[in-house]
Amino acid sequence: MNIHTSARPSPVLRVEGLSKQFEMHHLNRTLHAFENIGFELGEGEFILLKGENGAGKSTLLRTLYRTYLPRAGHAYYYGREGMIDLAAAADVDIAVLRRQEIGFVTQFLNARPRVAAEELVSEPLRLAGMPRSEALAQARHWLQSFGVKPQLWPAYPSTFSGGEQQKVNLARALILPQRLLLLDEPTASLDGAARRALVERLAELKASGVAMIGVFHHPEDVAGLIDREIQLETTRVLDEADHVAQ
Ligand SMILES: Nc1ncnc2c1ncn2[C@@H]1O[C@H](COP(=O)(O)OP(=O)(O)OP(=O)(O)O)[C@@H](O)[C@H]1O
Repeated sequence: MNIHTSARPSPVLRVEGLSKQFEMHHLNRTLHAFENIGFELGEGEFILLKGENGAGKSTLLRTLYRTYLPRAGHAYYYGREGMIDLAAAADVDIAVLRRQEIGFVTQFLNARPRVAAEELVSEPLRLAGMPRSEALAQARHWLQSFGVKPQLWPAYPSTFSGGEQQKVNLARALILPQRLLLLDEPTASLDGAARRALVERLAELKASGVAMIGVFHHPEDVAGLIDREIQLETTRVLDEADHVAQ
C-alpha cells in the first residue's frame, strides 16, 4: 500500500497574534498599523504580503526584523541555534541573527562614504570568513548579474543613480544565503533585466531552502515563487474617545 503524505516543510517562522501600533502623541491618537497577525512560514516557502497603501505591510516586515517592537504577540523564529521569539529577544541576539540568518532587502541603499561598490557587496562574505580575493570575485559576479557596469565596481555608490544604488543593495543583500529573507519592494525602480536577475536569484535561494516573506511592486514578477498570500487590512486610527469606549 502506498501512503502519500504531504509533509509540511520545517518551520522557520511562526507568528501568533502579532500587533503593532504607533502613538501619535502630538494628535493624542493611536494608529493600529496591524492587528492580530498569525501565519507560519516553512523552509523554502514564499509568502506574498498584500494590502492597500498604508495597510501595514512595511511595518510588519520591520517588526519581524525588530526595527520596531510589537505591542503584542509572538514571532517564533527557528534558527540554527534553536527557537527564539523575535518579539521579545534581546537586542544583542537580534544583531547576531541579522548578521547571520535574517536578511532585510529594501530599495534603499545604506551607502557608506568612501566604500567602493565591490567592497560593500563583498563585505558579508568577508565577515563570514571568506578570503578577500574570492569574496571580491563573487561580488563582481553579482554586480554583473544585476547589471552594474564594471567601471562602477570600484566607485562609491553614494554617487550612483537610484537604480544603480538599488542594484548594489540587492547584490549585497542576496550574496550570502540567509535562512529568512524579508523583502520590502525590492523590485521598485529596477529595470526589466535587473528584475529578472533578482527573481532568478530568489528562485535559486528558495530552492536551497531560504524562507521569504515580502511586498512586491510588481507581484506578477514573482508569481512562480508564491506559496501563500497574506492580505493586510487598512490601518485604523483610534483616538482617545475610542479608547474609553473599548
Ligand atoms: N514610524 C511611524 N510612526 C508613525 N506612523 C507610522 C510609522 N511607520 C508607519 N506608520 C503608519 O503606519 C501605517 C502603515 O504604514 P506602512 O508603511 O507599514 O504601510 P504599507 O502597507 O507598507 O504602505 P505602502 O503600500 O504605501 O508602502 C501608515 O498609516 C503609516 O503612516
